[in-house]
Amino acid sequence: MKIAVHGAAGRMGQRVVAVASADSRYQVVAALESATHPALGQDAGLLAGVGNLGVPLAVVGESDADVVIDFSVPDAAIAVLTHCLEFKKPLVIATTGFDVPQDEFIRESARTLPIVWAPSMSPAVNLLMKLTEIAAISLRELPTGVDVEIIERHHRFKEDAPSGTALRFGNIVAEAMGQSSHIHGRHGRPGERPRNEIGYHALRSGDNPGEHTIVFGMLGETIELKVAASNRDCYAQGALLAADWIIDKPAGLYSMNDVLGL
Ligand SMILES: NC(=O)C1=CN([C@@H]2O[C@H](COP(=O)(O)OP(=O)(O)OC[C@H]3O[C@@H](n4cnc5c(N)ncnc54)[C@H](OP(=O)(O)O)[C@@H]3O)[C@@H](O)[C@H]2O)C=CC1
Ligand SMILES: O=C(O)C1=N[C@H](C(=O)O)C[C@H](O)C1
Repeated sequence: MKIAVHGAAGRMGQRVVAVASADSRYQVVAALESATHPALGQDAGLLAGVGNLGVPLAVVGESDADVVIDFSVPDAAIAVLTHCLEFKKPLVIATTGFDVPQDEFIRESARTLPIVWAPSMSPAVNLLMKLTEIAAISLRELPTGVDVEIIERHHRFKEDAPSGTALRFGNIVAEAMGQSSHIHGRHGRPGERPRNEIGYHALRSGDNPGEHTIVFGMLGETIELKVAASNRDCYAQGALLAADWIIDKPAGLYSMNDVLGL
């Protein structure tokens, strides 16, 4: 399968190039970056540390890619989505941090384009999302109440907070428990914690590739569901699975649950 990697010189883009180049099922035929990127023209394989692939870093344009994988920034992801709409290229969107209009544009675009969109491509994270849903449903009627807090830890370079994955975990809990209040951090004297509240806490430290803990706090006991990446390849592998899955699907908005059969 021929893939184009958008954001190819980034932390994730380099891992997608590297992991794909080591798997005979995939061929990186395009490595896409902004027009101002200083490495434009350089070989994507050399940038990713896997040797010359004969694929120069380039701006978004027509290619013979079967599918595009995007790990970039929100504005750029929307730009490449527009390109995919024009050239009818299935798209895997991994970028996070979209605003509401961008979110709506992605959903609208999926009416005419097959899109896999997930804040985490990690199989383990998406399985934990299912386990979190089960826990939330099971605990929602607990008479003494359950306080859900989401703690995420990422590397110092991450630009958005909380993570898209943490927000998705929160939405899963909110929907399962009929809760609607989302609070990001606490300071001052917020007083006693309301029962109908989900808290988010974003740690930024070192080179952590991604860690999420969902805390179910009760009176007398606590459940913590945790998933932690030790490197970025879980996301790259998941994105390639998504690319392989989406290639023959009709227009629509798909998640990693569809890709993984969860
Ligand atoms: N869904 C998932 O499983 C995962 C999602 N992510 C998300 O992926 C995104 C990227 O993460 P990460 O790789 O760490 O970030 P990086 O900043 O390392 O990579 C982003 C890349 O996008 C490039 N870029 C910026 N503007 C444009 C543009 N206009 N056109 C094309 N490329 C552009 C950047 O170039 P430049 O350096 O010049 O700005 C950079 O190379 C983030 O939103 C992150 O949250 C990350 C890991 C897993
Ligand atoms: O920026 C990152 O690194 C990651 N971002 C994604 C998110 O915001 O959920 C996925 C993963 O946690 C790594």
